[in-house]
Amino acid sequence: MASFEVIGGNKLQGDIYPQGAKNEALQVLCAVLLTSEPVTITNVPNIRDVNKLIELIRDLGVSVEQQAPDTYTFRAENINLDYLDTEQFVEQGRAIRGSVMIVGPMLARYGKAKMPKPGGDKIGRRRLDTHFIGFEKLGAKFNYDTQDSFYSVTADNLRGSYILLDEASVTGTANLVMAAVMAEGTTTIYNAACEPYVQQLCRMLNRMGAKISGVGSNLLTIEGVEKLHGTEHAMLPDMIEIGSFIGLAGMTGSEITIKNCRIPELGLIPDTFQNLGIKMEFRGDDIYIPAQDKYEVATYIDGSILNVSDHTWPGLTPDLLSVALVVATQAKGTVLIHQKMFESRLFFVDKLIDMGAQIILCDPHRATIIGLNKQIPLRGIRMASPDIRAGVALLIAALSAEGRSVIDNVEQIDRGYQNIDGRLNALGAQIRRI
Ligand SMILES: CC(=O)N[C@H]1[C@@H](OP(=O)(O)OP(=O)(O)OC[C@H]2O[C@@H](n3ccc(=O)[nH]c3=O)[C@H](O)[C@@H]2O)O[C@H](CO)[C@@H](O)[C@@H]1O
Ligand SMILES: C=C(OP(=O)(O)O)C(=O)O
Repeated sequence: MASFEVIGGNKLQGDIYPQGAKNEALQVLCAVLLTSEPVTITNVPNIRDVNKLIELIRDLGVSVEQQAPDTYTFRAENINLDYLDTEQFVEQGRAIRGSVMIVGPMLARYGKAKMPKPGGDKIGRRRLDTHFIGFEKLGAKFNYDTQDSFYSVTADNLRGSYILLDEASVTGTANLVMAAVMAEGTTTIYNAACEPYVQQLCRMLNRMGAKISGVGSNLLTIEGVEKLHGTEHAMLPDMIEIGSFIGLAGMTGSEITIKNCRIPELGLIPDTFQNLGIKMEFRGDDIYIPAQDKYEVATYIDGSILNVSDHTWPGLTPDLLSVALVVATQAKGTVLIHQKMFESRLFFVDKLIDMGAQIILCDPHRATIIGLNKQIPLRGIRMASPDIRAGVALLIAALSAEGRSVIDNVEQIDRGYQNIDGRLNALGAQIRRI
């Protein structure tokens, strides 16, 4: 397991380019299974989870040609269905969350799919009922093997249906859209997730010949077509990475310009950090964050305490609450962080408390942060990264802290942030991989 040694207290300066979005990549890579024609995807991030999914689909029979560091052409012409029965597939499926999204396309194109319980962050219960209830609505037969936690579905032919999701699951919506695009007749998915990742997937599928309307809303209508074609797709920048860089700039008092952000696609992310007191300017499509010695949390009109909480899109993504929390530790003011979706994502606050932050963990979902107003810096300590977003939040904490920190288990951070040490060191950070 690798670690980061971080010498904190440096102010960073310069331009940084966000990578392509991890969670979009996981969706669109699965969608290449829907056609035998070539699909070229650009702005693909070079991160662990994405590379693992590319490896999985390649082993499944997809031809993969890397045209440039961030550009790949995929062709799913000769899929080896027997691969689904191999130990290697089970291992690969268990390693990442995104692997679950091969089920929809495999079911649509080959009438069968299997999947071990997928991996991803251990941040609380992560059920998959929404996916499989939806596949059943489309006419699939579903089996769950409790012995080895294996999900399987088969279908002679899928038929369009009305599907009211029991929750607006991001990967669930993507999976069902991909299953429905070639089903017979019309599918309506209500209470659909509409994160930019899902919107991008739908746009790509429409370019491939699918007929999906309602993109960007929670009501998707999909008219089944017989066949999909190849396409080219450019991925959006990673909005979670952009939010993480905004938080990093505020917390370390750095002057940073985040380039090519696709600002209209960021939803409430900039507002959230502005509410925490971080100033920013939109310069064209760049976000400029000036060096700020201090920042002060906003209060509501009636003077009550700021509450930063997650919600399905267009609400604030849960994936940025750990960063918002760490930023609040050095703000002037008090903030309530309310992580509604996941019950094990706030436990990393014990490390911040060890660093000197003032936090009351009210229950697994809520933490009250009493900002230190940068009067007392956090102190460097040794800690481990429990999940991808807590990992980057701890890295931000360590970069702002006085002295040396060591962050263990940085493979968690590497799952979603491309060469993060190299890119931040180029701005003046001191991070060493040990
Ligand atoms: C690979 C990928 O894309 N992962 C993202 C995806 O995971 P994933 O698609 O696995 O997450 P889901 O959207 O299915 O659900 C996330 C959690 O929120 C709960 N829930 C969800 C919807 C809802 O209306 N009410 C509710 O309580 C679920 O029970 C679950 O615990 O979406 C999550 C929620 O944005 C993000 O944290 C993950 O980074
Ligand atoms: C929870 C996340 O990822 P995954 O769903 O892949 O575990 C995340 O990206 O914050």
